[in-house]
Amino acid sequence: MTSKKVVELFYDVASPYSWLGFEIICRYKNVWNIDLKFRPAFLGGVMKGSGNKSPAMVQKKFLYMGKDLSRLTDYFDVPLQHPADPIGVIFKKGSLSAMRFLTAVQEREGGNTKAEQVSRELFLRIWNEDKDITEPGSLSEAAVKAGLSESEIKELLELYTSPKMKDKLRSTTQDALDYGAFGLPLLVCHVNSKAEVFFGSDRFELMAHCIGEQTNTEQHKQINK
Ligand SMILES: N[C@@H](CCC(=O)N[C@@H](CS)C(=O)NCC(=O)O)C(=O)O
Repeated sequence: MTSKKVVELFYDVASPYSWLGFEIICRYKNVWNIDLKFRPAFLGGVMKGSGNKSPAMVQKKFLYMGKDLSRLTDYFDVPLQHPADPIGVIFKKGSLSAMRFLTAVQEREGGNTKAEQVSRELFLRIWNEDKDITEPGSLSEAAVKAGLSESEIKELLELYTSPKMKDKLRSTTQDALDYGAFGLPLLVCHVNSKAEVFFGSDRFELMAHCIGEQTNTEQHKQINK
């Protein structure tokens, strides 16, 4: 049996393309021979550290993104809807607390299952329900929906603002930057001791080719249903 190839997904719930990348790789993880590692990172830190700026700050890109995302939503069957005030949601409210919370979920669990569920609930809140993801009450609601117990949530609410979680998120974001990130999502495939880095949710064909797998969007989009 061939050993599983490690694939890291760096993502931030404030990034709609991260949601697409997240859902697509979650579908493929069920059919590809990969060991998927979630790496919750902070997009603001990636932008700052790489000297880039969000495409939402360039008017033409922002307009194009709106159309592009609507088409992708339909194609990939991910229920993305634009919040009423995207700029306020992305830049004013931001995702720092949510990403620290996810860091804590992953740290506490030492695995992926709960991180996947809580990430999905946070993506849904921001990109489908137009709900807050900054307040402790909002994080707690997402965790309840993800199936976490009352005692787990209580522990997480104590943990996520700790210096340890702040440092962990900072170091994950630095890992993304060290791989050359200038935006998210970032997928890193480890093949023959080499890291192959892909930016965006639109590089799955190339990624599959690189790790010796195949893509089939129509078939695989049914997998998580
Ligand atoms: N073409 C990529 C675009 C991804 C993208 O625009 N991501 C945003 C965050 S939502 C970003 O970090 N952009 C940086 C840049 O475009 O320079 C895709 O389809 O996923």
